[in-house]
Amino acid sequence: MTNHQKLVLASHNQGKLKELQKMLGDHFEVHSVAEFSSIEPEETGLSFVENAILKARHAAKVSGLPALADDSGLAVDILQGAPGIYSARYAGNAGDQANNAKLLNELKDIPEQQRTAQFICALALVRHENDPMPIICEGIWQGSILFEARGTNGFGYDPLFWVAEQQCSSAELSPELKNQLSHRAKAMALLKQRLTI
Ligand SMILES: O=c1nc[nH]c2c1ncn2[C@H]1C[C@H](O)[C@@H](COP(=O)(O)OP(=O)(O)OP(=O)(O)O)O1
Ligand SMILES: [Mg+2]
Repeated sequence: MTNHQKLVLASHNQGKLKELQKMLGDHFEVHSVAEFSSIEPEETGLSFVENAILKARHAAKVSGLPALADDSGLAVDILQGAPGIYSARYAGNAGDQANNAKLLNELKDIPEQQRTAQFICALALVRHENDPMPIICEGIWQGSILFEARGTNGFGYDPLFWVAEQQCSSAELSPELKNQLSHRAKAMALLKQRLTI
């Protein structure tokens, strides 16, 4: 048993859930929204923040608990920020492999120096479904897009994301190191400051 406050994570992405759970486990009794509902709200927002808020509200509604959502994605400079908020749906709903293949194809003629990109994460915490003042924290992680996949850790676009400081892809980082460097880690550090935990 724990006396920790309950918090529901408003995500159906196992990779994200693992990372968020690791970052929050000491401070909250963490539940996944999947324990309460398998329905995923449509991500109709035009920004990461809007989508994070709508996912958080939905999770708070179905669980009756405070909810934290993460809306995140990859913004590639030469593609004017695409795939951006559409990162999960870049190749339709065909999954990470198809998304990565599409991205590599879009960038096939783009030289190394012009392949800069950012991972972006918006976290939204609502105390209840109709919370008029969600807590919002964002994080950005600079990198560039490789010419082929490297590494097997992580999820999503990790095998294509080159982390210059570490001279490896994000999928070659240990989970512990990714959790210190990533867009999600930066947003979470701000959230912890806000919550003074
Ligand atoms: O650290 C990351 N490492 C690799 N890829 C990542 C990362 N962070 C976000 N991404 C990619 C995955 C997905 O293509 C999109 C998130 O889309 P996003 O809608 O926020 O999440 P999702 O639909 O997978 O799960 P859910 O909405 O239930 O939280 O960006
Ligand atoms: Mg999503």
